[in-house]
Amino acid sequence: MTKPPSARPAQVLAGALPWLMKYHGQVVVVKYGGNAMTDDALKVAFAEDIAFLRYAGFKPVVVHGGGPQISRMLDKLGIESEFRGGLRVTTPEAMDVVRMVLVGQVQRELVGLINHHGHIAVGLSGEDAGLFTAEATNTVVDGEEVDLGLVGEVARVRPEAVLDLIEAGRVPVISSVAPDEDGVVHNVNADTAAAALAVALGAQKMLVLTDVEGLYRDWPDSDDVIQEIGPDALAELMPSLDSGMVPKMKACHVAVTGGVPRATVVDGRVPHAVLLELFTDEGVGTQVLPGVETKLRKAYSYEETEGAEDTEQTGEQS
Ligand SMILES: Nc1ncnc2c1ncn2[C@@H]1O[C@H](COP(=O)(O)OP(=O)(O)O)[C@@H](O)[C@H]1O
Ligand SMILES: CC(=O)N[C@@H](CCC(=O)OP(=O)(O)O)C(=O)O
Repeated sequence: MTKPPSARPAQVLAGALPWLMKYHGQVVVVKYGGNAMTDDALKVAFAEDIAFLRYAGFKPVVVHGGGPQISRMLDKLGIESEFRGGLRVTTPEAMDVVRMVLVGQVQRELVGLINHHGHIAVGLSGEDAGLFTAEATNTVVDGEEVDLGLVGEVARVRPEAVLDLIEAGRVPVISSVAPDEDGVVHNVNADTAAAALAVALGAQKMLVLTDVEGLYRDWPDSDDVIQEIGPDALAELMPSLDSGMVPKMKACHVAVTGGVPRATVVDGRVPHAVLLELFTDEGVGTQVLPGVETKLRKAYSYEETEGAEDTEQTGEQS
């Protein structure tokens, strides 16, 4: 006698129905941070997730980072670089490398990986069809203004090229370099670019993949992760934040106050983090959304959860 087929795959698919209904036809902006790209298997799983979303009827748009990859190339070339307030001080020499690594390496690799699933991905940068116009920006660290060189904020988004691709059923994969009004190319933080684009596209959700579980309350001194936070509470917390979390949480704030219903920072070290976040309510990451009290949880212990059985879903929508 052979065993009857397991109902489990069908149960998993059926459990995804509320989220399929919620996001079908909606734009979801996924920011893939360079720190979550360290492992080849993770990148392959990320590409599968994005293709899955597209075939499930979502309209995924990828904005990618590549901070560690840029740093490695600058090191190799003997060009010094430092971060201030979470942003790279960018000389003209460093800018050439930023552009080469983001557009020429990281974007190309992601496009290739997604296109294993049906030639759906198209790479763009802020320079294409006027997508982003940058405006030079500085930052304030310990009360002092720091000159960041060729670093830009997004002053204007022309989303038409991205909308054309989405309408044609393609998945735009976007690098965050952008010219200013005079055509001088600037280095825009990828979180910043993702938020500007999510607002301009009227996205239903912005997902930010990084290499931590989310926003820790007292980084790095406690294992309290903020599970949910409203934009006002986040704005209060902002001055206490450190390094890469500064642009990331600022981006979530910009997205949510700009009309994106939810912005979520998730742990990109978890395989299939995108599907896990969008199709379950496992409570991964930090969700920024209006009208909620700040909610904390303890960080996960990956040693304990490794190999653990699937957990039940409770049906609350993400
Ligand atoms: N409060 C905080 N909670 C979590 N991470 C923090 C916090 N403050 C600073 N960090 C740092 O921010 C990093 C994530 O930002 P970043 O390095 O720019 O990642 P990415 O490449 O994914 O954009 C974390 O790895 C951590 O070192
Ligand atoms: C101005 C600035 O800091 N730009 C970033 C752009 C890449 C990026 O944002 O990459 P992650 O998402 O991996 O951090 C940089 O030069 O590293």
